[in-house]
Amino acid sequence: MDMVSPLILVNLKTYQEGMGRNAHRIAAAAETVAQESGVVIGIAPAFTEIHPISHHYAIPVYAQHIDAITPGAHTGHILPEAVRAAGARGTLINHSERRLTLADIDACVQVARRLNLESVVCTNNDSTSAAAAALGPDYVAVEPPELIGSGVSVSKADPGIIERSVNAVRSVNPDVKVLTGAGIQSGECVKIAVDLGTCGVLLASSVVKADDPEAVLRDLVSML
Ligand SMILES: O=C[C@H](O)COP(=O)(O)O
Repeated sequence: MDMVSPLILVNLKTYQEGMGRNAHRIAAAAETVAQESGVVIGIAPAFTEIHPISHHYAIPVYAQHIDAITPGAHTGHILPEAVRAAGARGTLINHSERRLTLADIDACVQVARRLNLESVVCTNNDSTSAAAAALGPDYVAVEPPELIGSGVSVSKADPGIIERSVNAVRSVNPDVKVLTGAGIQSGECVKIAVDLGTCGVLLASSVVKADDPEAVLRDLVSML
């Protein structure tokens, strides 16, 4: 593994199992496993949970999206300054379930940089990973959309997309770290991803929908 610490980033999406008390249960599990293992485990809860989660737990909290707006007359948007003030360490940008234009992604990366928010730009293949890397985010997270929420792991079903994305990102901007996601569910999936050159994984359903999220998280970090 590289010098960079691996990141396990758990996106709670808008799953019922990731709201309210459930979000706290997952955050507490993440904090316990992070402390035990020394692996950084982040959580991307619903916007309304960013403040309570970031103020109760030591784990890094991420927004699921930001809009590249400045304070002013906007309605129904996510103000990056507000996300930062609520305690977010970083933000997803262009998640497969919240796609943006290239110009919007660029603007979001720039505003995140200005506010000292870590930017995690999601992509769907190696070409878009290269394009995202050119914008200089902290992370590119490649996720084949057809495997998201499928229970079939990208690490096993499509390791080539991980390898190609790592190479594409390195060739464009070696400072950009790569994550991968879609169907990640075990320590073996994480190890394959890291062995292919990523700095960790972005995942959701295997933790959020688990009866015992702590046990799944413990397995996810077990081979790091
Ligand atoms: O943000 C997380 C990804 O979309 C992966 O979701 P998944 O782990 O449920 O496949």
